[in-house]
Amino acid sequence: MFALFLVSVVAEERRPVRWGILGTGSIASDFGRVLTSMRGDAEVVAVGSRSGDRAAAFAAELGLVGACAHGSYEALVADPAVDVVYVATPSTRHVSDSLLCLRAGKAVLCEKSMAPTAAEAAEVLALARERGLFFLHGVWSRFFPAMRALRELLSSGAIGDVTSAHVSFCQNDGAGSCSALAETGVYCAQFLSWVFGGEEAAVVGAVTERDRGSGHDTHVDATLRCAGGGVGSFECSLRHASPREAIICGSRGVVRVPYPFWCPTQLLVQPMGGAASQAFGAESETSFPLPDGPRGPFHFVHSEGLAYEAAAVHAALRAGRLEVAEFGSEECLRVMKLLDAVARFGAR
Ligand SMILES: NC(=O)C1=CN([C@@H]2O[C@H](COP(=O)(O)OP(=O)(O)OC[C@H]3O[C@@H](n4cnc5c(N)ncnc54)[C@H](OP(=O)(O)O)[C@@H]3O)[C@@H](O)[C@H]2O)C=CC1
Ligand SMILES: O=C1OC[C@@H](O)[C@H](O)[C@H]1O
Repeated sequence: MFALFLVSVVAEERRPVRWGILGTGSIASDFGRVLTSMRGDAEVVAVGSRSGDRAAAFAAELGLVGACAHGSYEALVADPAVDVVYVATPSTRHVSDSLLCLRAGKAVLCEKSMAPTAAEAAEVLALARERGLFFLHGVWSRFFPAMRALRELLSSGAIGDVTSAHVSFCQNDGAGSCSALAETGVYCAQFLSWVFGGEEAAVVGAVTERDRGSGHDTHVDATLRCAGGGVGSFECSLRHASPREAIICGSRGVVRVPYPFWCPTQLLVQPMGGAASQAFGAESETSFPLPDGPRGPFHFVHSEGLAYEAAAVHAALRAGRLEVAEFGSEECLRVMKLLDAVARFGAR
């Protein structure tokens, strides 16, 4: 019902989509700066913080003229001017904050990871569907032109049959919660899902290290059996650093997605002779520049690319769609279930 109303006002009036930002931390600032660069398409009309002063300071810092600064999340979601809420709190709060928005009738873009378990993710997705509201788990990787080009490259057979893919994302920048799977593992799992066509994968091996006090996973290595018999593997860690790149092997070539693979601007393709050959061709590079509108300072690498995700949300809202093709709710749930399965396997 609300979705239909929203599509009529956003599409028919051809007005900017009106955003509310919930939480005033680092990624909220990056996303807010990106939205302010999308004049005509987006407007940040409200900010919600647990403190009125912080909401006001955030709005001032980003130059959000006329935006309403709310001193509670409840007040933000009750603001009738807001079409869609960007949930930018720590991951441990995403379920309750998303439910708060949806119960108030707001469309939601929720930062990753949307939930600690697949069951909780399913609860959020079910409420969105029941209320006819747009919901997107903010896996922004999916909207980068390099990711689309990667899909096309793999389906064109340019590297032959895809046989394996490996992704590594070990870092600890203090963002979010204290689970490696939730913070960076989710990027690895969604990447492998993208490479292998969004199909279900099975966990065939996983090693998990946990923090003795909290019990949170701090390092995970996982091996997956993916669609078509392909092997996917990933490591994610809050304990050490890794090159944070991805490599995809086919029967006739290799694609490397260098750092930062989760928001990529580069694909490197190298032909190779196959398992029985030591012949390698020259590596070719294709670059995909970031959008040049958004201006920092940004806290995170390639945050300019959040504009791709925002544009996808705008397009969906204008068309009255409740989800996006790039990361629909079914695949989102498959990825969340895979992370659960990795956690279970690692606990054996
Ligand atoms: N897509 C991407 O590129 C990135 C995504 N992320 C994700 O975004 C989310 C937020 O990360 P980040 O911006 O780095 O986090 P920050 O700690 O910088 O900000 C989180 C904000 O949430 C609010 N908040 C509510 N409850 C708490 C609490 N108990 N402790 C701390 N803050 C709280 C605060 O706003 P207030 O006080 O105003 O209520 C705070 O400023 C995480 O889930 C993370 O995984 C992070 C970085 C990059
Ligand atoms: O969640 C994240 O996504 C983007 C990264 O740059 C950032 O370090 C990480 O916390």
